[in-house]
Amino acid sequence: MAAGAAFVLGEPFEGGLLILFSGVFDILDGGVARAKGRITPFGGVLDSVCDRYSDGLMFLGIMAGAINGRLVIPPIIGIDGWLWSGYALIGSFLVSYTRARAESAGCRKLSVGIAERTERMLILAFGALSGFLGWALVLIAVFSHITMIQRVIRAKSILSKPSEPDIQKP
Ligand SMILES: O=P(O)(O)OC[C@H](O)CO
Repeated sequence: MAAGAAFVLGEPFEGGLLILFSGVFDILDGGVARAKGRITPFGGVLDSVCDRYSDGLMFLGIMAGAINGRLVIPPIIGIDGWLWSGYALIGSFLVSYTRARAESAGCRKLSVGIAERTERMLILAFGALSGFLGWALVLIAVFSHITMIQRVIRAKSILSKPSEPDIQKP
């Protein structure tokens, strides 16, 4: 939320630092739960839901900052920065949705693809810190859609195999 607010206020450097800072907590929460023996399936669900809010608020913050004029993102291949942020948001959500949907359909753990959440956050953070936020959004927009396709292909190869009950059907 703080990173999103920094982008709305036109402070990409602070936004980048806050994304990295939040990443530390993202790593620590799982570690603390493991150390205390308090890993639960619900914890995983809550973690994923919070991640989606976090992703949404960051990209929305960039869109709002670009639209209110405080965040300067030059157009790239004729497409405005706020729109790239929208594509990146859609791509990021699709990556996570594909995994959640495939796992609920029977895939064990669909952690595949070139731009999982950690990669996306690192690209966004270092893009913001280095003054290349626009290019970071382009990379996330493109790579996240490639990742979604990679996950769909993996899901197809796993779920297309006949399951045990299907084989036994007359
Ligand atoms: O790589 P993603 O987008 O499936 O994200 C991973 C989840 O946030 C883990 O909770």
